[in-house]
Amino acid sequence: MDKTTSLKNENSGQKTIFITGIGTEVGKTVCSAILTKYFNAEYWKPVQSGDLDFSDSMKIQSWAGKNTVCHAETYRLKLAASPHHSAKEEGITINLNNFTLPETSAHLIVEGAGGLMVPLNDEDFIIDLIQKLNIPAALVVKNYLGCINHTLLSIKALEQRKISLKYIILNGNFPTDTERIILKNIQPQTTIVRIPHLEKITTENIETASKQLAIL
Ligand SMILES: Nc1ncnc2c1ncn2[C@@H]1O[C@H](COP(=O)(O)OP(=O)(O)OP(=O)(O)O)[C@@H](O)[C@H]1O
Ligand SMILES: C[C@H](N)[C@H](N)CCCCCC(=O)O
Ligand SMILES: [Mg+2]
Repeated sequence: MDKTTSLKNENSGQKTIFITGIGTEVGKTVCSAILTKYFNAEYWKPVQSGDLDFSDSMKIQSWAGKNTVCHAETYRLKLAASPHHSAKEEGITINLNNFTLPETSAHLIVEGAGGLMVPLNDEDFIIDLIQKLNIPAALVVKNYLGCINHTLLSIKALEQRKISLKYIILNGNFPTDTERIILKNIQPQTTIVRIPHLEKITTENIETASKQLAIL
């Protein structure tokens, strides 16, 4: 049986989900926009490194709707690089204790930077931030040669930390055998979410994709 299920069939309580990925540029922001729209959620990017004039929060407001509540980033760093490096360039050290989940009764989509082992400083990684926030994760996977290895390592890392993998998000199209081997390695409680490749990232296409999620 296809393990894909409608997200709305899940419990209807408040959801807070950390969107991570198997690396940088895999579509975390595109998928976050679709999920933000789908859940009518608020959005938070704890660390923005680079692109401050078109940040991920700004993309979410442009794609999911300008009324989408985006909570202020804890760190806004100029250099488009790994956060530990971007912070060092500005003479600061990212401190895990400075991150607190925004208070809200709405659903909340939290987007990381890059993948799980992206360093925030010399000791802490994105995976430590997820553990500190104590929220379930969604893993965005994009197809490229090497994605199987990156995906299975990410799943193992989450399992090792006992972080719940709530969603595996297959972003775009996958060869059958790539998809099969990835899905063979997830736990039954992980819901599969398929996001189509969009011709163009526009508000309309994001909205259409969010509507299609309900009929998965
Ligand atoms: N489903 C999709 N359809 C079409 N283009 C996509 C899709 N997902 C991602 N892209 C494109 O891939 C690129 C990277 O996407 P995105 O910015 O969402 O990645 P990211 O994982 O959030 O990156 P970062 O680590 O910088 O936050 C963008 O140019 C985006 O438009
Ligand atoms: C700058 C970029 N867009 C991301 N926000 C940060 C990606 C860090 C990747 C670090 C790494 O895995 O080597
Ligand atoms: Mg992003």
